[in-house]
Formats: sequence, structure tokens, C-alpha cells
Amino acid sequence: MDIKCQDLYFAYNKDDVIKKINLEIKSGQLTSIVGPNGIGKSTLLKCLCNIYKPKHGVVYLNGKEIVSMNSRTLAKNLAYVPQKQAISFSMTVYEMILLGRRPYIKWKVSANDEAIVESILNKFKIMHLAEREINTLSGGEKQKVAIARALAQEPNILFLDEPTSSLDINHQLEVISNLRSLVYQESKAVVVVLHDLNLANRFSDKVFLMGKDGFYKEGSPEEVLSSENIKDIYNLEVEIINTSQGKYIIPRDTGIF
Ligand SMILES: Nc1ncnc2c1ncn2[C@@H]1O[C@H](COP(=O)(O)OP(=O)(O)OP(=O)(O)O)[C@@H](O)[C@H]1O
Repeated sequence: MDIKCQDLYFAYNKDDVIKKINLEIKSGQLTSIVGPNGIGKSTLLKCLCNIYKPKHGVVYLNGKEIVSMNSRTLAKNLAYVPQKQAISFSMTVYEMILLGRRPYIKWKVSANDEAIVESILNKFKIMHLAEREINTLSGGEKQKVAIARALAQEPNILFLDEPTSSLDINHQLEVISNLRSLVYQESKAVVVVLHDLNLANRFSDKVFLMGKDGFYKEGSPEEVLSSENIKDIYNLEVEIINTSQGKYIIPRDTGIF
């Protein structure tokens, strides 16, 4: 399963936010999209999963133009977890995760749908929250439930926009470890927008670093997250040090601290 985009352009108004992007996402890989605030990371993610239609260019899912596919087929293949989800109605955690099964449910929820929701509640260690109203959860709990809902969809490609932004260090590792098992045990593709360059460096197979005016670098974390590239894109001096857990990127103190 793969997603490819060719010469992708997208604009909200007159200026292009996404310019001439070519990108390939493959199963069995965790791809991180990184770059400064406002550079277009979330917009690119939304173009790749057909939420936004590009101004120019094409997105292909397994060689087929994504715009020509029906929503049920797309939902069985792609799931998207936004940065923040506002829920204005009352719903329990269980019901929310069950919503992920919607593309598979014909006229009634099956025992298999229920078993999948239960296994995901266990996997994410949120069984104790099953009957809680979503709107009573903490930011981190909501974030885990949103990811759990997307997994219930059993997508081949999972897109997540800053999935660890509200999570403490333990829950960050737990979510990343669940995403890694999707990639390496189930051969799915995972695409995450991340701000934490160290998380991207440590856990990605491929990094897509976005800069201004359609400029980007892509490749292995080692190739892309070099001090030169970080200086070019973020205008920030960093030091990259070796630790027992791999490389670590630290901004240099240039007087702004
Ligand atoms: N709905 C919208 N209407 C108009 N402009 C928008 C809209 N959404 C985003 N933008 C603008 O498009 C640009 C890219 O936004 P986007 O959210 O894709 O950036 P990002 O790299 O994900 O940012 P961040 O890291 O801050 O989340 C920004 O300048 C933003 O202000």
C-alpha cells in the first residue's frame, strides 16, 4: 500500500501554502513531517488524505487517483487524527472508538466490531475510561482516545497531526510504541506531523523536513536532521550529541535563553 503525490500545490487564498511537493509514503515505514510553525505540515497531511483537494497535482493511493475513490473505500484505507477535535455532543469513550468501525458496519454492530474496540481499549490501557463522557477527559486522555478511534478503523495508512503534543513522557512512548508495532508487525504506513525533532530523529524511518516556498528535504533521520539543515530551515544553531539512546539535538544558547 502506498500514497504518492506529484507536483502538489494547495492555497487557502491567493498564496500557495503547498508548492510543488512530491512525496511517497510506503507501508512498513514511519514517516515524520517536521518544519517550523505555519509552514504547511497540517495542510499537506490534509491534502494527502483527501480532506483538501489540491489546486494542482495529484495524490495516488496504490496508483489510483484518490479523488476518484468513494468515501467508504477511503475510510477503510486511510485514517486521520487531527491536532485537536472539538466534540459538541455527548458521547462515551466506547461509543467514540466504535465510530471508527463505521466504514465496516452495515446495519448493525457485529461481535467482531465489539471485539476490536475492546482489544484497542486494552492496547491503549484506557478500559477504565470506556464509559466516561469524552468531554470530561483530560487533554492527554482525549488524544489517546482519538488515536484509538483511528486504529479501530483498521486503516492501511494512518495520518496523525502532532499525536503526542498533550502526552506526558510515558504516554508519548506508549503511543509511539503502538504506532511502531502497526508499522513493523502489521506492515502499515504511519505518517506523523511532529514538532519534537528528537522524537522524529529517534523513531522515524523517513523524515520530510518542510521549509519556505516549497523547499523540502527528505530521507533518513540521519541525513535530514543535520545541524546544517536545521540551521537552514529553522534559523537555529543546534548541537547534535551522541547518547546511549542515540543522537540528541539540542539548541545552542545564543543569548535568547
Ligand atoms: N483554513 C485556513 N484558512 C486560511 N489560511 C489557513 C487555514 N489553515 C491554515 N492556514 C494558513 O496556512 C499556513 C499553513 O498552515 P498549517 O496549519 O498547514 O501549518 P503547520 O506547519 O501545520 O503549522 P503549525 O506547526 O503551527 O501547526 C499558515 O500560514 C496558516 O495560517
